[in-house]
Amino acid sequence: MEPLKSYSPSEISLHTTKKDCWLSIHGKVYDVTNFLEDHPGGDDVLLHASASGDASQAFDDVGHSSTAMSMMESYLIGSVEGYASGGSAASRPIAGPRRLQEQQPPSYSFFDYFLPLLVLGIATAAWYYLTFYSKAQAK
Ligand code: HEM
Repeated sequence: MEPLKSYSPSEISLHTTKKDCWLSIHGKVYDVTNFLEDHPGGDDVLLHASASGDASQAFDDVGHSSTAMSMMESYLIGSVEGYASGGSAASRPIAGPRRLQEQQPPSYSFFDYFLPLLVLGIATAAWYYLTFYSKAQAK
């Protein structure tokens, strides 16, 4: 069997119209242009999934039948360039920025702790003054 042609995500993103619609699902590229009209879920969902980049999540969320899975084979035209199979992270294009955020844990400064304690202290002092001290003065 011939190895699958590999397409870059930017190349795939050029095919998102009714006349030319590609889907990227779990590292594989499908040309569903001729299937748009026949898709039981409608053509709009396919066009939307195509425009949103990776359609893996949308495809899985529907819980497609095994019939649907075997139908996919006939629309297969290639694979996504740089897709690392086996890892779900590869199907998430936003993994990069998210990882970056995780590398920088929030750092708490002295004032993050001190300020709430200060406010609590002032509130307690005010309560004490109003409850006991001012009453004692009134006598
Ligand atoms: C090559 C890709 C696809 C094929 C061959 C395919 C095929 C099918 C088939 C055969 C059905 C009928 C139900 C079933 O047998 O599971 C179906 C339903 C459906 N599909 Fe797809 N589909 C594809 C991609 C997608 C994608 C990317 C979405 C994303 C939104 C989607 C959304 C739906 C929805 C919403 C239904 C209707 C489910 C229902 O009414 O219960 N499909 N699809």
